Amino acid sequence: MTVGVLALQGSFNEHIAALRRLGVQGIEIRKAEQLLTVSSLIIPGGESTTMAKLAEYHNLFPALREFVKTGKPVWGTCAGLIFLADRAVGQKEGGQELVGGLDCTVHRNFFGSQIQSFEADISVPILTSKEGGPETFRGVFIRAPAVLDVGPDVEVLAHYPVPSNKVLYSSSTVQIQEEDALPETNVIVAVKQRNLLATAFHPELTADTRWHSYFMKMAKEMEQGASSSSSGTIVSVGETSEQAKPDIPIYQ
Ligand SMILES: NC(=O)CC[C@H](N)C(=O)O
Repeated sequence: MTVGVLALQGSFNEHIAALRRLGVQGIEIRKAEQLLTVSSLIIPGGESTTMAKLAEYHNLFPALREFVKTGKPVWGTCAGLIFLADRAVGQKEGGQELVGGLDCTVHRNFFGSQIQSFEADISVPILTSKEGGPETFRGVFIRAPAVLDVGPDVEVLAHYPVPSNKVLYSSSTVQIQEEDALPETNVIVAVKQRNLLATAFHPELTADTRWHSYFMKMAKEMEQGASSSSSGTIVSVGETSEQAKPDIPIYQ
């Protein structure tokens, strides 16, 4: 089983490094025909407008939509979540093309601008039940989007509690207001719908590989379900010296 990582812009190297730590080979995808060589795909974080422009320039949208439609596993992180959403608000003037497939509305910069980026431990019961480990996951939110609403087939995997007087979103803006009172609103930050997984944060920037492992299991289950005679195998890169060296800055 080889995993494609859309490599137009953003944190594709970090995803490939995280996969490598699991012994899985990640392949950089820049052209439509390369999608034919992989059985699952990660769309990384970055800047979704730029990424969309590059995808458009390389005529990748039809192939990406086809990939999603044929039921192959796709995981979008941050800008990748925006790519996968059926509906997005808070876009730049003129909007941007989306791959779609995930029945949800996403707010592109829900948590505010770049300087309002933050890290927080988020509760991840479903991830923990599948992958073990701590009850929480260190969410790295970089000018992060959030999911505003989901359709009936979408499973919510994680929330982030925000004081409800702090974030007021309309269809196009987020206003951060002076905080003085609770209660909290649970904002959706991780979802799954059949073959699609999406997180508003960046697991590839942490040392915790549970989301990558979760995605690999999801891909394996789907592959086994799709074809009982599947010959797909995880390509292990083994204990190479390349694997041994620390390859990215890790935020823990
Ligand atoms: N870290 C990220 O991927 C940020 C995504 C950003 N909000 C965008 O619109 O593209």
